Order: sequence, then structure tokens, then C-alpha cells
Amino acid sequence: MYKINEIFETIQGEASFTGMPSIFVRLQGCPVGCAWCDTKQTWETSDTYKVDLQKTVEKKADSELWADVTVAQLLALFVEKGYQAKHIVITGGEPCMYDLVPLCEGLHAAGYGTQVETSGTFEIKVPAETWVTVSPKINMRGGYAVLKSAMQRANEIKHPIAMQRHVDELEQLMAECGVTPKLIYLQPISQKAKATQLAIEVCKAKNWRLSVQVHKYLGIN
Ligand SMILES: C[S@@+](CC[C@H](N)C(=O)[O-])C[C@H]1O[C@@H](n2cnc3c(N)ncnc32)[C@H](O)[C@@H]1O
Ligand SMILES: Nc1nc2[nH]cc(C(=O)O)c2c(=O)[nH]1
Ligand code: SF4
Ligand SMILES: [Mg+2]
Repeated sequence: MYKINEIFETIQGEASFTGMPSIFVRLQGCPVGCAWCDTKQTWETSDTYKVDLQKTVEKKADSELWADVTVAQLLALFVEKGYQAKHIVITGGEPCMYDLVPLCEGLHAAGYGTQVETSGTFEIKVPAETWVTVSPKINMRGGYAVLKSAMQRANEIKHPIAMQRHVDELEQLMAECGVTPKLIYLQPISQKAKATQLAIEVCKAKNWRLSVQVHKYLGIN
């Protein structure tokens, strides 16, 4: 069983898979507490907010309602909804609070590809084929050993920034971990003009990439 906050089909709006039709599976629960988090409704897993799967699918606005769902139920739902996307983005909340191997293996067996969005604060339990996007939450939780193994497993790094300090922290983390990722994205926090300008300048200077949360500019999920 996985606690699910919402499921929807959309266009991936961040990092390497930007533009890819995707089914998003947003898991409930995150103890990390980033001040600028855009999905705070996923933090709590209190039973008070437990509902049926159908209610999480019908959501018109963000809410803390969540449902317990099996992999088989999820696959049946994708068919029932007529979703065409073959790329599944597992996000949250913090999806790596869960063992994602059964979920990803079930999805792969049904012909889907998988991507996981994680903060690197929990051990990443996914099959080798899963694309892992690490958005490292530095000094937040989980400790250095966990974050280091996440940095080593990452297929891409996506780092939200608003000020130079955030860039410095990322560089220090990569140096300490001894990793030089091929794909490093800077993502301006909350479409702020100053953050966007800084991200553009740093990307040019360091030959990194920009990720601008395209879905927010389009006003879609
Ligand atoms: C909501 S998080 C969920 C997955 C996981 N907990 C994580 O932090 O990677 C998905 C992505 O959105 C980023 N994010 C969250 N709030 C943001 C904001 N206000 N502006 C830009 N990116 C944000 C996170 O850093 C992460 O890359
Ligand atoms: N379109 C779209 N792309 C996304 N990429 C990462 C998202 C997330 O919330 O993890 C997200 C999201 O919520 N919507
Ligand atoms: S780790 Fe991800 S979901 Fe959790 S508070 Fe930070 S951005 Fe939000
Ligand atoms: Mg989002």
C-alpha cells in the first residue's frame, strides 16, 4: 500500500524530461520541512485526511486528503482514465519514505518507465532502470551518509535556488561527496525574478542547466 495525495496526467515541467507527457503519482508524507515547499499539503499523514482513491483523483485543488492504494489499483486506474503517457513521475511529499521497488517493478512490468523526485534525505529504494532526480536538501534531515549515497545514485541533480548561498551549498556538497554529475539543473524558487536572474547567470558561468517549472508558467498541474 502507498499513501497517495494525487494522480494526474500532464507534461513534466522540470529538468531533463521537461515536455514529456507523464502520469504524476504524488505520495503523501514529508518530514523535511523546506520553508519554500510548493506542496506543503503533502506533509501530514494523519488518518483524519484518509479518503477513497477516487477522491484523490477527482481533486480540483491542492488538499491534504490521501488514499491507501495498491500497485494493481493504480494500474487499473491508469487504464480507466485512458491515460496515454508511458512515463510515470513518482513525487510527493517525499516518495523515498516508501520502498518504491514494488511500485516501480509493477509499473515496468506493465510497460511504463519511471522517474522518482527525491530530496535525498531517505535511502532511495528503486530498481536500476528508474531515473532518479535528486533535489538535495542540505542540512535538513537524514544525515550526510544518506545524502551522499543519493548524490551518487542521481541521474540528475535539480537544485532550487533563491540566493548565492544555495549555489555555494550545492558546490560544497558535490565536492564533499566526490561526485561531478553530468546533469545539474538550477531551479529558481517560486518563479521569483531575482532567483531566475541568478540561476541564469550561474548556469552560464558553470555550464549548468536551467529548470523553470514550465507547468507553473502555463498554469497547468
Ligand atoms: C515538491 S518536491 C517533491 C519531491 C521531494 N520531496 C523533493 O524535494 O525533491 C518536487 C520538486 O519541487 C521542488 N520545489 C519545491 N518547492 C519549490 C518551489 N517553491 N520553487 C521551486 N522548486 C520547488 C523540490 O526541490 C523538488 O525538486
Ligand atoms: N507538470 C509538473 N511537473 C512537475 N515536475 C515535478 C513536479 C513535482 O511536484 O514534483 C511537477 C508537477 O507538480 N507538475
Ligand atoms: S523535501 Fe520536497 S516535499 Fe519535502 S518539504 Fe522539501 S520540497 Fe517539500
Ligand atoms: Mg510540483
